[in-house]
Amino acid sequence: MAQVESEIKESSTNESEALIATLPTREGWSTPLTLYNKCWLRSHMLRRFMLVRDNFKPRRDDIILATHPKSGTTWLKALAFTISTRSRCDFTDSPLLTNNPQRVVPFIGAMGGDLDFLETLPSPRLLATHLPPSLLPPAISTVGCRVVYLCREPKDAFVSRWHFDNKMSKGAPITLDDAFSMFCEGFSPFGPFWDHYLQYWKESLARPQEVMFLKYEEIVSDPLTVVKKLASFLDVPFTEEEEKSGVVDQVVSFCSFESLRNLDVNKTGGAERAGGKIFIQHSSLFRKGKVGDWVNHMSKEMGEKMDRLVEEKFRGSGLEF
Ligand SMILES: Nc1ncnc2c1ncn2[C@@H]1O[C@H](COP(=O)(O)OS(=O)(=O)O)[C@@H](OP(=O)(O)O)[C@H]1O
Repeated sequence: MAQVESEIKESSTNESEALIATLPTREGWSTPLTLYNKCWLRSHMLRRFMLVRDNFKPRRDDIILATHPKSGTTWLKALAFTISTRSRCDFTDSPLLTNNPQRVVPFIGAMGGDLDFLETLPSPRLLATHLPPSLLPPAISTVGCRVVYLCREPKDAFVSRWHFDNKMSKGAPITLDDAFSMFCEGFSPFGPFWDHYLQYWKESLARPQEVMFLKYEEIVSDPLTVVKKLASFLDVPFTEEEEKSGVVDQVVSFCSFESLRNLDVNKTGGAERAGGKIFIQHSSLFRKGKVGDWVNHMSKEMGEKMDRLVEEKFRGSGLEF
């Protein structure tokens, strides 16, 4: 890992190094965050993200799964991968049976998705990112890549974030109150969350053929409809024959929380750094998978405060939760 970091540093320009030195950095979550272009990013990932913006070469037929963290990235990766590879791999020999979805669909520039590696992948590539449009290369929209964006009701996304960061934290536990203040202030990984949601929302209104906007809750409430819409958007619509023979239902059940969580790879495996040390347990990506779990952690007052904030930030945009 140290070697990778030093290579990244070497390829980063003096100009970006000088800029990084001036950026505000703040502690509070499991790792420090740095404010870059109005977005709080994990400080140790910043150089990678700058390299993505400057060096990632999108291809016209790339499909990019963009998510606000803790909104169901793992789920969307599993669904999009299963839908788009169904003509060549069966449910019984799917790579998802032995790999976590996060590994099967690489993040652009992070966690196994180094830019050189992405160049070697055949088209059409299925890629992922947590970055907002403002931090992605503008070529993604000018060449016309399709983007599927997934976000989640903010109170549930917050509770999921708090649990995850507490698991990752090597220091003292992060209290719910502290995490709540930071999240509502806009200080959270890839936050402020409202800017992230709104940037993709506006893109989806401006370019609906290229940007599909989804909410976690709509997949939970009507997975069959969303999976069919997603397949059409990915240009691999289900045939009538497939629909009649229950393939859509099979995709939904294969990618469900229970089915993925119960696979050995997701019960015991983890994302490894060079040297084999696990830094994210796959099981931590499958906590509860419920809509409305916030009530089990946040007070009524906290819920009302977050709702007012969301109402205020999204007012007039047409986006609602
Ligand atoms: N298959 C499936 N179906 C439904 N829900 C699922 C699924 N897989 C993961 N999850 C839930 O998604 C939450 C994790 O979000 P992400 O995958 O976006 O995490 S990450 O940001 O990429 O680390 C996390 O939510 P919480 O349980 O509320 O914490 C996971 O449980």
